[in-house]
Amino acid sequence: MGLDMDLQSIQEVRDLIRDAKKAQEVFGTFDQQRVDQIVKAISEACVANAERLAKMAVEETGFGVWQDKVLKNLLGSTITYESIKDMKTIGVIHEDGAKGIMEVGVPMGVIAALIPSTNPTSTVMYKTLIALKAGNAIVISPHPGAKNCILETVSVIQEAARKAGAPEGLVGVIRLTTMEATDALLKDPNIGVILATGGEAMVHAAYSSGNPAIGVGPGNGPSFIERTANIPEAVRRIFDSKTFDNGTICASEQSIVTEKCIEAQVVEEVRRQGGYFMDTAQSEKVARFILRDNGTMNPKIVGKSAQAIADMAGIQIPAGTRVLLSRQTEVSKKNPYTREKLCPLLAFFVEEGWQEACERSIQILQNEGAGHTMTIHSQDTDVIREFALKKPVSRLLVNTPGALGGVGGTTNLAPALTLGCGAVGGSATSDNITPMNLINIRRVACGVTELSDIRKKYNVPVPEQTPCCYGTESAGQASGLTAEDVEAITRAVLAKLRG
Ligand SMILES: CC(=O)SCCNC(=O)CCNC(=O)[C@H](O)C(C)(C)COP(=O)(O)OP(=O)(O)OC[C@H]1O[C@@H](n2cnc3c(N)ncnc32)[C@H](O)[C@@H]1OP(=O)(O)O
Repeated sequence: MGLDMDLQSIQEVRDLIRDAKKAQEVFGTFDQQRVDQIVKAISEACVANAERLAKMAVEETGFGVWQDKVLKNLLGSTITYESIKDMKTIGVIHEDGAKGIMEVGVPMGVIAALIPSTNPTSTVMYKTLIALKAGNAIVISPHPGAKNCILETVSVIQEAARKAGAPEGLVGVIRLTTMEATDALLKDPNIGVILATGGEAMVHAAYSSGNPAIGVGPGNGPSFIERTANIPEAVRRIFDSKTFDNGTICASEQSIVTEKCIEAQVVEEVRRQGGYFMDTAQSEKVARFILRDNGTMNPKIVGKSAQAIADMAGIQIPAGTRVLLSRQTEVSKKNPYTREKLCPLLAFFVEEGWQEACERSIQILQNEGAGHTMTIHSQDTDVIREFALKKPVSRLLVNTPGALGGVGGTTNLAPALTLGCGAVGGSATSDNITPMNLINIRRVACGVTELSDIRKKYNVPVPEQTPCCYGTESAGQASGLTAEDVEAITRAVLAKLRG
């Protein structure tokens, strides 16, 4: 039975990829306007279903808060759409006559998209919009724990795409979710690129598949409250972030790091805004629920409220507690408080000054989450600059909530639910992923100088007896073309190529 199911699911994946490839070949002939109409129609359908799908996601996964998932769905649909709608992605996307360069957008083909259980519906919307905007087809692999809400989101998208004139098969989804099916998807030679968001093992599998992959590693961003910070605002933003969808966004803060000279004010403000400092015994009880035996994050705490986590661990906390905090002094893989915790749970570190806080932040990021995101609350531009120069992160967010800042909600970063972690985080890019990461660019480059000119410019001697069909090396120089002539010819060639 198991074997049958595996074989069936592998066959399903092969069929999906075959259909997606065929559909993409047709879609690849559409011009920018037709592609944009389809992308717009999908975004509108997602907006119309944002609340229903948000509720489905919470009900199925048990992660997060439906109202916040509505906002996430809007981020994955209309907010993403607004930021990509004017991008040129199809055909000639850029030309510079003076330099003799023209750029043509080339779709990558079929995108394989792994969807996490933490942001399931919103990530499907976002990945489909950016894949199609770049002229690609997409085949989606749902996390098994969020399969139904993902399938429902895909059917909303497929219906809108079909009505807007997209070829059948352009958006596919695996219905028989097995590891074998996902493995077959990742390794299929017809896949252009993999967009992997999810658990570490899945992202690792994507990178090991032999296909190009853009993956997101774990977050573990500290938040530094520096002595010049507006402390009430800093705490409010950290709590807004950590309680948003109960902390399921990987750019959310995982520790507070502050300075000794403002410790008392920070502690008072944390308490005033609904933070609860657990004592050592309570911290130990909660710690048992943070990681599983295999050392990875325990899904039982993911997206749960502070009260639910306290109940699970059997500790008493004041009514109305929003965030649980645990004072820590050591960073290590074995200390669960210094790892990623996708729930309203924070480690709390106090350091002598900003230099020590800087070192502590680096240590936390090297423990887990290198290349991802961290936040700083400060008015001191020198300290902010110093942090920007030294931290192993792809996003340093200033005076803003980490979760919403990282995904481009409260900052001007590109709206995205896949956040590149750079080389240090094992990612192919440090970008917030947009359609521009999902096209190749064919560069048409016209000759604007000659070998003889380059030799002359850099004073390189001409080898003896250089073979040249025009007789001598200097023939090119003797052509008598001015820079203006070269530009005019280049423009004419580019115009002809564009048709
Ligand atoms: C911008 C952003 O915020 S992106 C956020 C993305 N980050 C994350 O998702 C955080 C990382 N995720 C995790 O650590 C985990 O997924 C958790 C803790 C959230 C949930 O844990 P779990 O529900 O146990 O899911 P986990 O990812 O470990 O996978 C469970 C099983 O499903 C399998 N699975 C996961 N994805 C797929 C898939 N696409 N296809 C088939 N199987 C899959 C896993 O291999 C695993 O199998 P196993 O039990 O045989 O080992």
